[in-house]
Amino acid sequence: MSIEIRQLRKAFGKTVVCDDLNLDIPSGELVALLGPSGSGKTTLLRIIAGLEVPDAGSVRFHGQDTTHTDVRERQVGFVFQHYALFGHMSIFENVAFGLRVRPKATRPSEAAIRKKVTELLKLVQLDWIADRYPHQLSGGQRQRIALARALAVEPKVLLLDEPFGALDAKVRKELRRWLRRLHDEVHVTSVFVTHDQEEAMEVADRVVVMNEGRIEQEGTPDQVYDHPASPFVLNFLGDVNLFHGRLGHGPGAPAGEVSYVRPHELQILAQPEEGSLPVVLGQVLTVGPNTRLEFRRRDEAGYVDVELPRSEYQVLRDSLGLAPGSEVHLRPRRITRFAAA
Ligand SMILES: Nc1ncnc2c1ncn2[C@@H]1O[C@H](COP(=O)(O)OP(=O)(O)OP(=O)(O)O)[C@@H](O)[C@H]1O
Repeated sequence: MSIEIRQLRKAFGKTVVCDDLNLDIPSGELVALLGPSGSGKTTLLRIIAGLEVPDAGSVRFHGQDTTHTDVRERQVGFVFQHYALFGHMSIFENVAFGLRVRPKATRPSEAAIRKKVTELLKLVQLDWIADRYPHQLSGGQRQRIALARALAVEPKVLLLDEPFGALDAKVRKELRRWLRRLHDEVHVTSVFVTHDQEEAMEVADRVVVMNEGRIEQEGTPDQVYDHPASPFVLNFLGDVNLFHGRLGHGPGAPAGEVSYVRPHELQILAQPEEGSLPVVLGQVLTVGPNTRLEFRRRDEAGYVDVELPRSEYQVLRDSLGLAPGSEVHLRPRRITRFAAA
């Protein structure tokens, strides 16, 4: 089921939350809506779901206008950050719920329900806890059950709003890989809201970057990372150093341009080379596999961060005798330029 969004507008009072949005979500894709808090991701998701009515514009499912279709008829499945499973029902019954409440005419037989729920519990790799109750599960297990429950009614579209937001970092990482694998198996068109760029890049086929109710850019994770359409996208997808002026240019660089270089795209040199920048080493910080170095520009125009694998840093430290106060040069391997705002 594809989703087509056209000229969608929504405001709450004077706050425009969806500002003329146009977006195509191809059938079977997993798309991440990525943006800072308040950028309108959840509102867009709720409009797709039918939980919120837009002021103007349309949402079509496979070409059919659903803007005024009731939420129950849209056949969407939901998973939220705090998905309240029914505490008094077993895990099995929680997953079966959506099937049991169907009108008699479309309700599957008891045997069919058992088969379906067992299949789903296997799919989320939790068939061994079917008889437990929600309070006996970890947060990560609960979210997997929430997903099984959403999939039970065979939704045409699956909507996930920060589904792993409440979990700790390690479980989050596991679950997002798990979600990716699960999606590769079931292929239901899915829209996933997150403010975590790493999560979006790792899980999604396509990433839609939102800012202040507008879509800044959409594309594959590689497209948005390697070819950001705006300084906002560039900044939001990771740390970046900013240089006003002629970095990487010879004399006569275009005025009014800003150069952006990511910390891992700077090379440390003992001697100046064309396009390099003289700096003094300040702090050195090693976290896990990477080392982060903070340099002060010798022209006093600010600081520059460099990041490199810990082992590479150790080699450089020994060969260049790097220590706080060392005077070295930085050369960008890759520069992204935008006109100054
Ligand atoms: N029902 C509402 N009434 C009034 N304002 C609302 C309502 N829902 C959302 N907003 C406002 O709309 C803006 C966008 O909210 P939305 O929840 O869509 O953003 P978001 O990108 O999902 O942010 P977050 O990650 O914090 O959930 C915010 O400024 C919010 O305060």
